[in-house]
Amino acid sequence: MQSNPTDGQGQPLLSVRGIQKIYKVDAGEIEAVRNLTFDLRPGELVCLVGPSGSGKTTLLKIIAGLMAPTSGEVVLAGKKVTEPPKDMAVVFQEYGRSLFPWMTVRGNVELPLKNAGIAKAERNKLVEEALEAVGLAHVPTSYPWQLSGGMQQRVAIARAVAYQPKVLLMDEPFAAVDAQTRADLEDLVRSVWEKLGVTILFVTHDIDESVYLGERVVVLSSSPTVVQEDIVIDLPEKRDQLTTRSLPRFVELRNHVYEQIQIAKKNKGVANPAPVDPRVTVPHAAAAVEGRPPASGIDVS
Ligand SMILES: Nc1ncnc2c1ncn2[C@@H]1O[C@H](COP(=O)(O)OP(=O)(O)OP(=O)(O)O)[C@@H](O)[C@H]1O
Repeated sequence: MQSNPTDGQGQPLLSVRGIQKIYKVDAGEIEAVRNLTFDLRPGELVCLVGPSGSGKTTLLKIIAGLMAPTSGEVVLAGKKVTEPPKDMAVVFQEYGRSLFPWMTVRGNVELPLKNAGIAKAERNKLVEEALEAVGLAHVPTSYPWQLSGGMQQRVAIARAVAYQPKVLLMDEPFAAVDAQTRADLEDLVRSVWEKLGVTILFVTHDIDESVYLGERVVVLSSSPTVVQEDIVIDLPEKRDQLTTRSLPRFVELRNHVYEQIQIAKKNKGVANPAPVDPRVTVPHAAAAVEGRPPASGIDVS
């Protein structure tokens, strides 16, 4: 069971502090992200949702050290991020482009470990554990193009976790797979997170997915982006596609996130949206929602 370890001092593992990003374009400047501040404690699984164009990809690139912010900073384990940190791995939406088709499943998962100079025996152990964790221990010699989309995304997840990152960033990783596969992969992320205790920042368009997966959901405003709300997801830790999604509390939280996204869309273009309370707890209102059937995923875009 996930223990949500802390580093003993209650310090965040990942700090996003006052991030602003202004893109310079021919016509002038675009302020994509205005002021983003939030933390991830060690072992947390936090989902990030926001309207289309709210700067989620921009933010992830900055957190991953692939792009510099205009102002503000990202701090990982006490160290300012100025380049892609060794302790971070990213899983992108486009698994097809992130795997090497000429390498076997095992070869793909092993590559970053080889590049990091990890000895062969240790590499073998890490690759086997990662393939086991994602349910692919039976296909190590297959090539990515011989596998379904969902299996390919499992390979990408195995590659990321084999590397044993402190933080795993996931950028809409399941947007390109069918609904059934998506549900399976959501459960896979929860189970890998529980087993390995990795800290995860998961970006998604899907409100239900964010509530199902996260311990917190950070809702972004429209661009120029600020954190609109940082919501504590007080659902039972053991989650299950049928039971959890049928809980009145799940419906309540999902409706709350949905309302926040609607507010974000309405405020589009407002120069200074109202600042947010850190870590909001949504009050229970079970009577109002009891008996409602679970709804299918709502996409915020
Ligand atoms: N390289 C760039 N140059 C100029 N403007 C950019 C650039 N990249 C992004 N933008 C602008 O910054 C804003 C945020 O874009 P970004 O792609 O980060 O948002 P997003 O939330 O990931 O979008 P989506 O949900 O549609 O994937 C948008 O207005 C976009 O047009």
